[in-house]
Amino acid sequence: MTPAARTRTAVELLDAIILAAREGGASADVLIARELAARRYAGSKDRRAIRALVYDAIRRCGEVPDSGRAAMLAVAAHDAELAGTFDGSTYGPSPIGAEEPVAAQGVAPAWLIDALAASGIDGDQAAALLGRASLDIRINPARVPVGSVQGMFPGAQPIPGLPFALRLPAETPVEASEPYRAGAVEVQDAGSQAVTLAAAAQPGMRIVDLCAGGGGKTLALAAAMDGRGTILATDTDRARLSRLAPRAQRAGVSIVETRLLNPGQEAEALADWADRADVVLIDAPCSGTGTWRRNPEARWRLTPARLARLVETQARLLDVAAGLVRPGGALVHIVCSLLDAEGAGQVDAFLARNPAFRAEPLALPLGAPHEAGMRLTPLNDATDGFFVARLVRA
Ligand SMILES: C[S@@+](CC[C@H](N)C(=O)[O-])C[C@H]1O[C@@H](n2cnc3c(N)ncnc32)[C@H](O)[C@@H]1O
Repeated sequence: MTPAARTRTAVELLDAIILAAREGGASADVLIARELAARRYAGSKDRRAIRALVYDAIRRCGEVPDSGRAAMLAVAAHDAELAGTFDGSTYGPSPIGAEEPVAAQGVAPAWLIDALAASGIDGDQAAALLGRASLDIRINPARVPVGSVQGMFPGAQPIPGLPFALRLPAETPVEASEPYRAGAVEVQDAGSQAVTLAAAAQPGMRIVDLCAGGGGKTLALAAAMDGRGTILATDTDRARLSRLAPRAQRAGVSIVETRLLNPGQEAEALADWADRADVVLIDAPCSGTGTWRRNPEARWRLTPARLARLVETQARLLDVAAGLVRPGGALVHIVCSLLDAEGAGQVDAFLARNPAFRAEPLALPLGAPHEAGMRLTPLNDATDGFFVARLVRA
């Protein structure tokens, strides 16, 4: 494809992504993969270049742009070579008009900038939310001697404080590697690994992973439990939860039981675990403001109403979880968001409703104290953004 044809394809993809963001359609990743698969004339170099153009444009525009072309023009405004591809050639975009609208640049929609600033995330901290994410893996000590893995991935670097984590060069094909197939490694952000340590999982414990999804944190808990104890992994999403069993099998984990929940009926479905868990981990559904490095278009999808619904669900899940924790046990609240409404504020409200719980100070290898818990940010920790708190029942 010519550079001009790549630009035009990127503009078309952006139109589809903008529409999906407005109407709650598929994610940018899914749309890009689907569209490029349909364009058989696009080779692997073309695909990489188009993908990079699309993500550059998404990152650059804080508010939802009016059109894919306006978004791409925002990139072209700083890139003469790209501007030159608007050349009116057969497969290229038409030339840039003198009065053409160009999408405004920014970190996020104005209401979200305000909400982040009110949570102490502004300036460089806010800009870093749109940086490049790293590729991290977690080593599974049940499958491989920990020290042997670094040599299996060229360029792998240890991450201080996280003995099971390695940071790999971007584009390392982890999922095609032999250690991955053998269950010796999982792809998992170092921040995600660090916040899971707040559970302080130990062999023999009984743990509920209430929002287990595909089991990223479940498997990290299981590794810390060294194959002894029980983890009940629950979720309301059948497709996500169904990915857990094969992953657990690959990792050689046999202490995990899964249970599909109905939204709104979680407490009833978990009545047999009332007052019995040593730890309940809530990796809550959230706005994902800490993961914009990976899903920058997520900030175009979030609305105040959707955020309010998420905050409501998180509060309900915290109350459900409280009923499962044994006296002396702990509840761990995690969100991959930097908005206090979902993190520190959510925990404060829970503690006010549940005087039997108190926040326990955390000392994690990454992050800094924030209100009743700790916070990790892309700028300070080079990880996704997280808030985590550990709440202990009297
Ligand atoms: C942040 S993701 C979990 C990621 C997962 N723990 C991991 O480490 O890979 C949040 C999960 O909460 C689930 N969820 C949403 N509402 C829920 C509910 N009412 N009860 C339990 N899980 C819920 C979602 O389906 C999603 O899988």
